[in-house]
Amino acid sequence: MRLDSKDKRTLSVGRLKSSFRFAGNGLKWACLEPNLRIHIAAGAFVSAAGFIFSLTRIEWCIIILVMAGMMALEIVNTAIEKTVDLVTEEYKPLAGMAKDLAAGAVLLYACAAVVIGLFIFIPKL
Ligand SMILES: Nc1ncnc2c1ncn2[C@@H]1O[C@H](COP(=O)(O)OP(=O)(O)OP(=O)(O)O)[C@@H](O)[C@H]1O
Repeated sequence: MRLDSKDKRTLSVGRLKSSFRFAGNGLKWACLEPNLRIHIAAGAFVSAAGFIFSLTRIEWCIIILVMAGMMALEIVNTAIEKTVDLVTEEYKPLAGMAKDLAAGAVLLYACAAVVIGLFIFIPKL
């Protein structure tokens, strides 16, 4: 269901419910993406390690923020890839740059996530 322009101007419970449903659909689409499945598997592994090493409350907060941020960024990367593919299937330098920039953002965050993970887990070994 698409929201018409009148719906978009009014704040209603129905509109809020639709927004949540659309976002839920987005998460379902995301779960079909192989790259996101890798992040989910990594998140499950880190969570298991978190229980084994009895992380503190603040450490859990950091780990959850980092994992959720990583997955959210991967979803945005996928959305950018889909949008670029929708706009053009031809080889265009700008299309390639847009995808590479999005992938670069994921790589940057992933490196930071690994460093944060090491800072939290290495002292517990
Ligand atoms: N239309 C295009 N024009 C120019 N270069 C492109 C185009 N589409 C893709 N590329 C180049 O190929 C790379 C891979 O693009 P592709 O769409 O295959 O992403 P992907 O490998 O599926 O990414 P991911 O593994 O994150 O899902 C891009 O990062 C970009 O450098």
